[in-house]
Amino acid sequence: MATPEQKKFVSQIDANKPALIDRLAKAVSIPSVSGDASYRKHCFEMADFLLDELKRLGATAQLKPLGKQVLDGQEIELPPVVFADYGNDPNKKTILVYGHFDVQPALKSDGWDTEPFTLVHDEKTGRLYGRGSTDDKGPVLGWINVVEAHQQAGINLPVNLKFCLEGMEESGSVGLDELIAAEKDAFFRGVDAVCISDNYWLGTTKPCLTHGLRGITYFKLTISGPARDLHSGVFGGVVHEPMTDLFAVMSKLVTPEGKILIPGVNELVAPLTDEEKQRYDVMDFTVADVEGATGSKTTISTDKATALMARMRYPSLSLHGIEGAFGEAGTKTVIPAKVTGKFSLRLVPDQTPEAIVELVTKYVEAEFAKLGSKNTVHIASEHGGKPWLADPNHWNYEAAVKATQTVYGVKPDLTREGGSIPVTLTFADTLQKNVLLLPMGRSDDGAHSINEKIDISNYIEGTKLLGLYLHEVAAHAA
Ligand SMILES: C[C@H](N)C(=O)N[C@@H](Cc1c[nH]cn1)C(=O)O
Ligand SMILES: [Zn+2]
Ligand SMILES: [Zn+2]
Repeated sequence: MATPEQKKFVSQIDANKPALIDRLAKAVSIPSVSGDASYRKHCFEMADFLLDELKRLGATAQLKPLGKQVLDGQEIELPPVVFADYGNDPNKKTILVYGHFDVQPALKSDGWDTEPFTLVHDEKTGRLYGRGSTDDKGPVLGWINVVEAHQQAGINLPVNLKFCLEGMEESGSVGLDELIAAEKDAFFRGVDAVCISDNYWLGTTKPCLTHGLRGITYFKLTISGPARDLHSGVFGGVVHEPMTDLFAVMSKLVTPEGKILIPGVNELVAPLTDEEKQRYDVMDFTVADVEGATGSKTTISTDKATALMARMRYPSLSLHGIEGAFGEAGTKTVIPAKVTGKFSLRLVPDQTPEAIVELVTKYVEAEFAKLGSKNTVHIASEHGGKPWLADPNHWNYEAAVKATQTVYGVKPDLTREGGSIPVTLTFADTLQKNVLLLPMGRSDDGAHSINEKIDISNYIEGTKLLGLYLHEVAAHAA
């Protein structure tokens, strides 16, 4: 049951709808791709945009520099982290909100129907298309929308808020763990609980709260041979080809049914209990949800619990791409001299990035040795993050359950997410506080894919959810 103040806040969000969409359009128009050095200036631009928005609302906001990194062979400045405090009333609870303002790469030529960095409102479907709309600019702006609506409606925010917004989440959160450790007793002092809105509902209709994430290790496997690219008519059959070696090794990593072939990797997975299995059996989810989200009927298992467990509690290995290969249109008859295969593993309890890196490196080197090739192999592990599981029996989750019931009229599902937000575990371990994942978007939003979108209803109702969650946190404390 909403209080008069909560009702005022909700009405204000409804009244603000066009302005909130405009704000998202501005954010999406800044192509803050963290993984490409040539876009780095836009990550800075995006940090400034958020800093200005927060300062305009009266928050004490600052940019925290993170130093430099080497990317694409160049030494470049890391995007700063945006820190902001809104309120410091010792009688209120303090909620730390985290989000990220960087995005995955996107080009129209990848197959987008619209320009990825222009927010396009599809009036027929009520959807907003654009890179970052759901991951994670919509949710980040959701928190700002909440603060603004309280001011406009003349209501006090019932909690103190701390913002930690980073610009490197899609590229390994370089430097963030160190900053959190250094600021533990400074900026992060007084935090009572953490809330992150950066994942998705299990399907398209039912909201959820998330208490687990898979971890990740990302690998680059390089095979080098000839000193330069060669003519396949002249040198085909004469030299060991790097691409042939790469395909041979990469084909030994995972089967088409998703079984990871690297010895020791599956053995590190925590055993499934009957109690846990039952939770998947009763979860509100169908294989049709996966088919809707992927736009295909390519699900490996059509058993609901098996599909859910594949996303939530088992590791997976995905092949992402090959650098240096001939990838353009046409029929160029080249033998590439050096190719780099990219793949990653999603990790689950009790796997750690360190243990996985060791197993993968040993296996890849052994598989390459079996080829008897005179080329050379180099395997490098890029960024990594541990899996995370939180205790959902906490007031932080209870507040989110109540707020969800008010906004959506249903009790949310309790899920684990297949993606990774490595800083989640850092917050839990370093600050020793409960962390809640409170998603705004849906499973079919197309995060990381072409035609990423957020439904206006998710953006608007999701903003209400974030605001009412803060009210429930305060009600719990009273
Ligand atoms: C779940 C979150 N919104 C997300 O997309 N996280 C990324 C993090 C990542 C790691 N390497 C590159 N990006 C993900 O799970 O892929
Ligand atoms: Zn992402
Ligand atoms: Zn994200």
